[in-house]
Amino acid sequence: MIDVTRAARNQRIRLYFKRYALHFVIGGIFLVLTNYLALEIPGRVGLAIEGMQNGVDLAGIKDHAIWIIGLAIGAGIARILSRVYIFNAGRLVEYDLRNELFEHLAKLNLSWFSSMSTGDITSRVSNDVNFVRLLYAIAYLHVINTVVAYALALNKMVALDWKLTLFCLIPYPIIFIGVRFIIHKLFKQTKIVQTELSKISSRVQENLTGIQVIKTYTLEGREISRFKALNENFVEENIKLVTIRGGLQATMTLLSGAGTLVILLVGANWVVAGNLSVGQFVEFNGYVVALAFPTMGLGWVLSVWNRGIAAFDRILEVLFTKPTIEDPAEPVAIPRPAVSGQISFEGVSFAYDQSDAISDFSVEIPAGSKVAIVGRTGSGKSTLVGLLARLFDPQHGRILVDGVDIRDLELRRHRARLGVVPQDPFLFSMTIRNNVRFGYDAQLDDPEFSRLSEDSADPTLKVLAKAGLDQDISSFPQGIETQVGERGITLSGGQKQRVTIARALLVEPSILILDDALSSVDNQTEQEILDHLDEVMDARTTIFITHRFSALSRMDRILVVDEGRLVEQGTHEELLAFGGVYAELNEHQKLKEELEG
Ligand SMILES: Nc1ncnc2c1ncn2[C@@H]1O[C@H](COP(=O)(O)OP(=O)(O)OP(=O)(O)O)[C@@H](O)[C@H]1O
Repeated sequence: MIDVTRAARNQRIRLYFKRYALHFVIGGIFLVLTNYLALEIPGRVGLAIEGMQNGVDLAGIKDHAIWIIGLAIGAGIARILSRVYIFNAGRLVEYDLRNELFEHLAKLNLSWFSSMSTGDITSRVSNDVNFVRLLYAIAYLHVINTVVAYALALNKMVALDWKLTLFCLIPYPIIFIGVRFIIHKLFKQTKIVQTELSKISSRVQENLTGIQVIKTYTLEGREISRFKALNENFVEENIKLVTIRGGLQATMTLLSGAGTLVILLVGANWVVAGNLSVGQFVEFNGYVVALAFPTMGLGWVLSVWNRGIAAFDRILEVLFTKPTIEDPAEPVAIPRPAVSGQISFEGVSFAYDQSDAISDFSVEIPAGSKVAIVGRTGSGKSTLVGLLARLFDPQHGRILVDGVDIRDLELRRHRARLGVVPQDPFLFSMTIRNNVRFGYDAQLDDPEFSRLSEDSADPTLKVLAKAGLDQDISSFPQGIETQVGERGITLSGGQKQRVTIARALLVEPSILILDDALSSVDNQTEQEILDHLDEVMDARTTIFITHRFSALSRMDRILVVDEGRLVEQGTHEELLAFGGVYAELNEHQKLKEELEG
């Protein structure tokens, strides 16, 4: 994970303050006005008391009372407006930050997602962005409020009696040393709590996704205990945080109480000695009381600030991670009509981490040919697909489509001409129609993809028929408009696979890649679907990855991959005759089928 420096973080914090400067400045002006008006009140109270002492002047007292009410109303209105502007700014920062984060996540390399848990990422997008909002709204508001309140009140206190003001300030330096110490601990503990919260989100997310496995292995009890342990840890860390925060708040309350104590001890003596009038004493006390709330609130605000900073760091860790799979500076134009679909792997090697998943892989796949890739599990077949789709870039060698290195092509244009049906089909919580049209609609809306044109007849049903799902769909409650996923029906593995095949066919790809895409249908259904797909495959380059050998006689060529290397290639008959890895895999497959009956 990227280390976020203090300078980089502060620069980012300033960026959002600058972006919504008008909101923050207007809010700040209303805060000044709030304090200015509120701090006029003690002076009026003092004058009213002086008036009483010099013989009761009811008309004068009424005047002061009307002033005090007017000032209180004015301060109240200014307070509301200050909050409207500053809280709105906080919401706008939250909106921007969440959008930026989501946009950046969409661009990050696939490998980054493998290194992070989904729960942790979700926690950053939801909880952490919210904590940053509070930093901009609550923390800014109270810090400015405290500074303004102190500046205005101290000014008035000094004007009234500078010696008494100095007495009031005596406890401050000592208490502030303690506060610095507490804040350091608070920051560390806040980060720990946020990490624990992420762990909880991750565990919930993982358990919900894997609920079927948990139930199958009757692991509910174990998972509940594990979750409890995680939750207990979270509570323990939170209790530590609350203790530190409590210490901070107590210190700030002590600070505000100290002022009142000084006033009572010193001020009262001076009143008795005749050095301070009762009116001045009350006025002075009014300022100290007015400062009590901002001082006490400062403890809480500092913890909101710290939590916001810790959350900002977690967000910036994501935002500062650079995607390496990006568009080239000057992409090579893809000719129209799209491509013929000739593929070359030239000495390609790729490692996810330490050891090579693909080693020195070279092959030529002619345009319009049907090529199968077979090999033992974990031999690197899906990795080859990932490399072709530029989900990762090879460390050595290059991949060319129609003679152009795919790293020199605009990503979306390159990917738009691939129709990839992944090993694990994924359907969104939407209707079957929208699931099938997922990539197609986006390309249709893009004027640059003129190769697709909407026929008057909906092509969705046509591709669903090609994928062999039309019969199943007619039995669904709302046919093609049936919702799937969280809000709808659950499709079988084979049905899901066929929806994703239809999704890939609809974009009319130049290169169709079926990565074990028929593993969940039976042999006969597979043959039927392949019969439907024959016409589709004839019109484009097809890469067909499979563990079943029944379909391989349809292929022009079969590539045999072992431990990331291309070890054999030829037709089904040639490879059987060769008697190598392919023949061995074929034997295994036969044996397995016999055993399964
Ligand atoms: N995201 C990843 N991070 C690290 N290693 C990975 C990752 N994905 C795959 N691998 C490793 O790379 C190797 C090749 O995996 P790949 O999925 O390409 O094999 P495969 O031939 O498609 O397997 P299968 O037939 O089981 O689908 C395996 O050793 C696998 O453990």
